[in-house]
Amino acid sequence: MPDSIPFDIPAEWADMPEAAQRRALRRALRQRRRQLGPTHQRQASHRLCRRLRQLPDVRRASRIALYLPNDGEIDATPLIAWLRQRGAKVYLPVLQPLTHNRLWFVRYQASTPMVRNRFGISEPDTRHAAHRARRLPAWALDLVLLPLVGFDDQGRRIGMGGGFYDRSFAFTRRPGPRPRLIGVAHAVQQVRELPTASWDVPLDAIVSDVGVIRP
Ligand SMILES: Nc1nc2c(c(=O)[nH]1)N(C=O)[C@@H](CNc1ccc(C(=O)N[C@@H](CCC(=O)O)C(=O)O)cc1)CN2
Ligand SMILES: Nc1ncnc2c1ncn2[C@@H]1O[C@H](COP(=O)(O)OP(=O)(O)OP(=O)(O)O)[C@@H](O)[C@H]1O
Repeated sequence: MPDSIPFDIPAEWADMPEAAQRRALRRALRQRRRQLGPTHQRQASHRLCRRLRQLPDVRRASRIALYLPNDGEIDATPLIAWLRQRGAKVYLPVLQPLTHNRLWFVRYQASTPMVRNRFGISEPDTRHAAHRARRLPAWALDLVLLPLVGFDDQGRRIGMGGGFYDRSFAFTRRPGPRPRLIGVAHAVQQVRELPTASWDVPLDAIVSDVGVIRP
């Protein structure tokens, strides 16, 4: 998929402890995406959404979780109007108030009251989200678009570092109903080779503005 040069982990980092390496990698990749200008961002969003609309996993899904972009993340929100027109229901992640680093998935409609969470990301208000009828358990979603900080051509991923998605979708390793997990990112967030962690949940695909990777 590379249309830009994949990020190469500098040789000097080899001596750093694994956790420090992951932190340095996140910092470098987040800086890469924040540096993309508005014209690049708009075009990348357009190209991403065009690819997503063509994917059978997306066309088949009627309950879809996505995210509101932050920190230079690629913007998949133009998909929302298209999904609603097709009768699909859209959900957003909300930080669970009591459980450590886990997500709720809350129905997102024009009337949904929104607030900023502790990371400054807009999300449905926690008190609104507390009503079970407004959420869907993660296993009942058909499709989740996960925001990635980095990825490689083997389908490995790295996120913001909170383990929110890893914890919320750890159940996908066991038998039973589960959503399709599709990572999305800018092409400039590709890394030559990412280290894996044992808790990383496997993705079904990664889609960027430049292409699709099927691990
Ligand atoms: N748009 C979007 N929404 C999302 C996520 C995401 O990656 N993108 N998440 C995916 O997990 C969850 C939020 N996770 C996050 C984890 C860390 C940080 C963050 O900025 N951390 C700061 C320092 C933390 C702090 O302020 O204490 C940092 O690393 O600089 C942000 C979001 C749920 N919603
Ligand atoms: N299923 C899990 N159970 C308990 N702890 C977990 C689980 N998954 C991840 N973690 C913890 O969460 C922390 C962050 O994980 P990691 O560095 O992989 O972040 P990430 O891949 O960037 O996260 P995210 O899932 O938010 O995109 C790690 O310290 C890890 O130990």
